[in-house]
Amino acid sequence: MSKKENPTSLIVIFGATGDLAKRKLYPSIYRLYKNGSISENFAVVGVARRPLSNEEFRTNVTNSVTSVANGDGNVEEFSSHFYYHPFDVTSSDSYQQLKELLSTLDTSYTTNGNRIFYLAMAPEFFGTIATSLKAEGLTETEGWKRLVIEKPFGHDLPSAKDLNAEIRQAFHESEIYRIDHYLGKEMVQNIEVIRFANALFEPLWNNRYISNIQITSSETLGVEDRGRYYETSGALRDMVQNHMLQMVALLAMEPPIKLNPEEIRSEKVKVLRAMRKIGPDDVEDYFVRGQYGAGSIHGQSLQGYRDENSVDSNSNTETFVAGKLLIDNFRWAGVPIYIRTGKRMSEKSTKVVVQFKDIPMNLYYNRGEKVDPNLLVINIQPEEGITLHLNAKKSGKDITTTPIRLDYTNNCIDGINTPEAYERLIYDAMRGDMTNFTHWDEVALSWSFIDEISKAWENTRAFDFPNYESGSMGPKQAEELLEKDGFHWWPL
Ligand SMILES: NC(=O)C1=CN([C@@H]2O[C@H](COP(=O)(O)OP(=O)(O)OC[C@H]3O[C@@H](n4cnc5c(N)ncnc54)[C@H](OP(=O)(O)O)[C@@H]3O)[C@@H](O)[C@H]2O)C=CC1
Ligand SMILES: O=C1O[C@H](COP(=O)(O)O)[C@@H](O)[C@H](O)[C@H]1O
Repeated sequence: MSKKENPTSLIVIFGATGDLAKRKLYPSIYRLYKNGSISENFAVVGVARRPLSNEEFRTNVTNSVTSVANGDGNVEEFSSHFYYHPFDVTSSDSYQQLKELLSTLDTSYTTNGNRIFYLAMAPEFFGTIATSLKAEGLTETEGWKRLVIEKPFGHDLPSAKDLNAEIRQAFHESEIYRIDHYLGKEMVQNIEVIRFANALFEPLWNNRYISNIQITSSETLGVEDRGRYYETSGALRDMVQNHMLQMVALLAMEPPIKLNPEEIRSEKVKVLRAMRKIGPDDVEDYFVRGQYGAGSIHGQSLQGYRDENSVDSNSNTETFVAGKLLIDNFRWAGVPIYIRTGKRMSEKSTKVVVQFKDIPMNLYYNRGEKVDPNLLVINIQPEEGITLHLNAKKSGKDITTTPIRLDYTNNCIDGINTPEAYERLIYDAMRGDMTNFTHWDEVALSWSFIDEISKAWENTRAFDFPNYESGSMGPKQAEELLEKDGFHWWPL
């Protein structure tokens, strides 16, 4: 695709001086610019309160993209597309000035009136901004308009419904791009291809051949400087409601009749509807919560969660969740999907392990040898690729078995860095491809599943917190969750 055919638009970033904008958005837009994925006809308008001139803002943008630019000379040229408009989004006065700026830039960059409003700010502002954009006429444009909205989308189902109703006053569902950055990850997008483009896996992808699926997303980072937000969220809302359930939906959905956003979503929604609700009395049997205490990772001593900034010294907030999900449909009846995510664990890693059932009759077991089950491991990060665990003959005269691994690693083979999740998602938003954004129906179903668990946890104190050491793989109850079903977590 040449630059001319590539999308052209104004991008208005609310929260332009914030962490997300600096660390993710500017470098991603730069990479799109550098590799020619967006047209030269684009401009970015940054909005935040602190007073900055256009020049100061451009210097900040230049600084944030310097490391990805790798010495390229076109950074200044890139930054010259950036404009800054300081105002407090809660005061309606400045929206008119922003409107004038946008129409001037529309003309000078011939962006055809196309506008992306990217809300990279705390969620309490999402509704206000959307409402003001409409009330002040910024959504009236000759081109298309799209609202890109960061997480979290609500705190529970009622608050998500209120937020949705508010933004839907200003934007149609087909204009709302709810970001789940896991959907922008290379190997998360690869789940569909692995499943639906391989005759080897497609026929086996069901309860006749799969015994269980394990999804782990572990982090070595702690809560860092996000204690205030995290205290109201915890790992269940922060990671499970969105990223983990999205991965479950992609792994478990039926093949869509076409690869378009509507058909894919409709299949994901069916999975979320078929997920067995965990009532308050069952939470303990199906879910485990944890909170990190002091410990060490890679030789560095670390404090416990309760000693972190802005965290209550007696906090009941979970920094780890493990759970067993059941999908009540023909394909998955009887196959547990185990999920596990947490902060301050021993490794940064996101992986899916699909464990196949044992072969019907084990010839080698009869000879006293144990044969490992076949595993398909989807390595989402930090390495990207797949590993297939098989059994083969050990070389030599005797017929004995040995486990072997077939490895495909994306980075090595392609010799490239796969695009950052945000780079893909911004590109998709510019092209109007909603496939990798979450539809309201998915958000609502995820919250209704999560709400039961969070209510149960809010109503009962976890007297054993902190219950895992920093640098471990979580509390022992997470091991027991699988052991009682005769399984164990496969090592990462
Ligand atoms: N940071 C990250 O890695 C991730 C963030 N997110 C989400 O992205 C969003 C932004 O997060 P993050 O960048 O970390 O937040 P920050 O606190 O770093 O940034 C907030 C931004 O909002 C601006 N701001 C605050 N109040 C106002 C106001 N009243 N009017 C105008 N501007 C205002 C701030 O600028 P100023 O002070 O100058 O007004 C700043 O630019 C959140 O929804 C978060 O959940 C999601 C995933 C990862
Ligand atoms: O959304 C979030 O994700 C990050 C983990 O993202 P990853 O891409 O590094 O796996 C997590 O640290 C953060 O708490 C959460 O809000």
